Amino acid sequence: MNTKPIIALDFPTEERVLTFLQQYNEPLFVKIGMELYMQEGPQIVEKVKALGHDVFLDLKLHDIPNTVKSAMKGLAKLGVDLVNVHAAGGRAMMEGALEGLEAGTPAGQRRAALIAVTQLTSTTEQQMQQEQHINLSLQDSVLHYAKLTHTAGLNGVVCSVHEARAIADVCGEDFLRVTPGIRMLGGDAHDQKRIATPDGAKQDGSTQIVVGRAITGAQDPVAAYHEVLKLWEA
Ligand SMILES: O=C(O)c1cc(=O)[nH]c(=O)n1[C@@H]1O[C@H](COP(=O)(O)O)[C@@H](O)[C@H]1O
Repeated sequence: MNTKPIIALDFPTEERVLTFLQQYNEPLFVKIGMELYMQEGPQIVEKVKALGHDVFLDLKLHDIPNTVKSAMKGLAKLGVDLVNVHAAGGRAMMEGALEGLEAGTPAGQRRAALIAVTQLTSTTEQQMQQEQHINLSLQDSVLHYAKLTHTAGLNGVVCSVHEARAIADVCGEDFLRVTPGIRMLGGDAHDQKRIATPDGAKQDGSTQIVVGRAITGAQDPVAAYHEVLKLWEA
């Protein structure tokens, strides 16, 4: 699995994406999420892949097992590198997602890695306890979802940097810990609550970082990417 920082292409149109990507003359690992996919559809994935970039298709599927299985079977044909579901959908749903992905991956093509979102990085412990009625610490809830994801046979989880080390200890070093909520020192947190810097993420056991606005909203996105890369690879 590519370990380059994953740039979140949270743009509303193909035009904005292509203008953004034109600034780079190197292969990137990018994330296509709901905002872009809902407006431009599957062809945006194919266009970005054709430019030579690795793609994390972040649609966070969460539905009954059969529906998620069928949706994953369709998504598998897009040839992306990483996809996700919500662990809260349960073990049977995650197993269905994996089955669909395996069934839909064309012969001779590598299956996308499949990961599950534990607790969103925009969630605080207080919110989780009050709104989801989960009577655990946030760390324990994330760890519980990580163990469930591991048991279902998936390749890893989306979590915050703060839970990455504990997950590796329980689920193994090979189990992916993909961590959004990355900010440069002193940067605006926006709607994120559980944040860390790229070098902090490295030290605390993330296997991949997802960076959106700290790069896409920078005056010089190419320089911002290289600054993130330098800290992450140091
Ligand atoms: O699955 C994700 O990628 C994801 C999970 C999560 O818990 N938190 C989270 O922020 N994300 C995504 O990561 C990106 C973070 O963007 P920035 O906050 O701009 O860096 C967004 O595209 C989110 O949709």
